[in-house]
Amino acid sequence: MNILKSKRNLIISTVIVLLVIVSGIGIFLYKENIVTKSQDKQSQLKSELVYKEETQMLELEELSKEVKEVKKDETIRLAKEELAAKKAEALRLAEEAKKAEEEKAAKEAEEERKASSNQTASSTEQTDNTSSGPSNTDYVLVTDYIPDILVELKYATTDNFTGQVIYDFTDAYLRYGTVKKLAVAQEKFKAMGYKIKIWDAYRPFYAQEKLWEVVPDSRYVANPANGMKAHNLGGSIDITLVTFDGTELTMPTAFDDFSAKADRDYSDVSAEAAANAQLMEDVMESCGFTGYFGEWWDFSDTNINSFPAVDFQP
Ligand SMILES: C[C@@H](N)C(=O)N[C@H](C)C(=O)O
Repeated sequence: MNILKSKRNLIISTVIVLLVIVSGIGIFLYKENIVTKSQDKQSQLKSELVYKEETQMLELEELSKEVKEVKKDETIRLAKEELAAKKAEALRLAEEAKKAEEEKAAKEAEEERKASSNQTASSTEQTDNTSSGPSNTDYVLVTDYIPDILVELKYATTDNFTGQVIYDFTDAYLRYGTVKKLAVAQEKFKAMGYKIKIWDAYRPFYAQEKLWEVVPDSRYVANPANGMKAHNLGGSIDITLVTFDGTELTMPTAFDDFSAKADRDYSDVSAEAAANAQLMEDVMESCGFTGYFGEWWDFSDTNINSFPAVDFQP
């Protein structure tokens, strides 16, 4: 009986020990699981944090790029504004200088005319007068003296900034003295493979008034209130250059493009246009013409202010 009892007790104690061991192992495994799970959670949080940081860094980089772009645009805009202001100022100064020069020359011409009217001999402006030839201040047909010059008078058509026919003749007339200078220029251009094309030459005063009615802006059209000037005196021309097959050279703008790009500061146009306009300016100036600052196509005889105002009818 005692043996049976102690056997049972042994079994019970063994079972209890086993139970304790099993539950110990269970508790250990349970704890391990919790630790692993929390470690996983921690590393997930960490990588989320790293990802967020990286995203924020990228966003920051993008933002600083955008800020740089905006700053660049602003600098360009300010530089452009400054350039435009400088151009406007240069144009205004050039106009003032031109006006002063015109007034001075007109005064001198008037005095010269008065003096010469008292003389029986011909004036210095008419040194070329012969019994058959014209004097320097006589109006002549340009093609009589420069037969290979091209003439396409824009104001004889509607293809001009007014959209109207401004005068009803299609031939170019200028003073004889001016034509002689133009003939020299034509020869120089021909040696380079080019010819002159005339868009406008002598312009009657009524035509000046019509142009002014459409664009009353003295930067682009001479104000008729100042009397007969430039084209009305038969000493100014609007021209471009063409190759021998008649193709127009690339120039800063189209004719009568009344914008800053048309002026003689060629820094804002293509290199080709700038080079062509500069070449035309250099040759014309070497032949006794002055280029009007506001328009690359406009040239005047340097003697223009000694030309008497005549209401010439072509
Ligand atoms: C209108 C244009 N072609 C022109 O000739 N402008 C000058 C300033 C002028 O009118 O004399």
